Amino acid sequence: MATRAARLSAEPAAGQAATVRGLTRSFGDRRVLGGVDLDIAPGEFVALLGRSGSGKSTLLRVLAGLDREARGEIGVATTVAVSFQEPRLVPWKRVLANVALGLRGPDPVGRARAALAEVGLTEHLNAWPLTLSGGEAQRVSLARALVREPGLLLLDEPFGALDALTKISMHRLVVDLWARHRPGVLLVTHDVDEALLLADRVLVLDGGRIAHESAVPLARPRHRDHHDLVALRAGLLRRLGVDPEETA
Ligand SMILES: Nc1ncnc2c1ncn2[C@@H]1O[C@H](COP(=O)(O)OP(=O)(O)OP(=O)(O)O)[C@@H](O)[C@H]1O
Repeated sequence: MATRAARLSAEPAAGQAATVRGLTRSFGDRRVLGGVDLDIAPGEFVALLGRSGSGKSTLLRVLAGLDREARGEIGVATTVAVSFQEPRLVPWKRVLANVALGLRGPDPVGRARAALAEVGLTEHLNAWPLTLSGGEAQRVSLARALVREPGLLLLDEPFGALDALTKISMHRLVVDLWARHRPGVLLVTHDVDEALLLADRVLVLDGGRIAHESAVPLARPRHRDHHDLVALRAGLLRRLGVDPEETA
């Protein structure tokens, strides 16, 4: 296949939420992605693990259209939404205005209000972003992404900065929102348990490629001590170069 500049087409191959073929990305002499192939089916929840510096955020940024320097073939759903570890809210706009910002179509404010109700923030519509807790700000960020009804939702370590209890409630919320809206999801995370609790499929990025994938064919909500998850966790940790005994 001829290599050509990455192109974000309106329609991914064969009705997928995302299709990537032979994606490469270098920074100077350093090749970070060396031929990534990836499909995300409509409504599929995919998690992406990999050691620090393996290129996870780089891949996500390419899919988000934020990095146009990659090479290879890329197709993504017509509407792509992104949520990052830092919620990236506009500080001089109130919560409701942040979610309605740039929204096209009828009644943007009404839709923004409904999205904020879905993430449980009705009482904070008029709050300033800087007055929110980390978990609340992250929920605003999720509302802002989902109100666009994306075919592909990209999540880059969205819960990485949250405390353990907030993280658990965010996991529940994300599963609920995903079940209701059913976007295709790519979740970049360092957290093997998070990947196993949320995703249909867990990928490991290593050496610039998808080096491993595990399907997680379990109904949600999932419990981390489920024996199937224990076995999958050990396999993924080994793939990441970690001894599962040391993390038990
Ligand atoms: N704009 C850039 N210029 C130069 N190097 C970059 C740039 N962006 C990323 N890199 C390098 O590419 C490599 C992969 O970075 P990336 O952020 O994608 O990794 P990651 O797997 O998301 O890491 P982490 O898990 O630590 O967030 C790193 O070595 C990083 O320094």
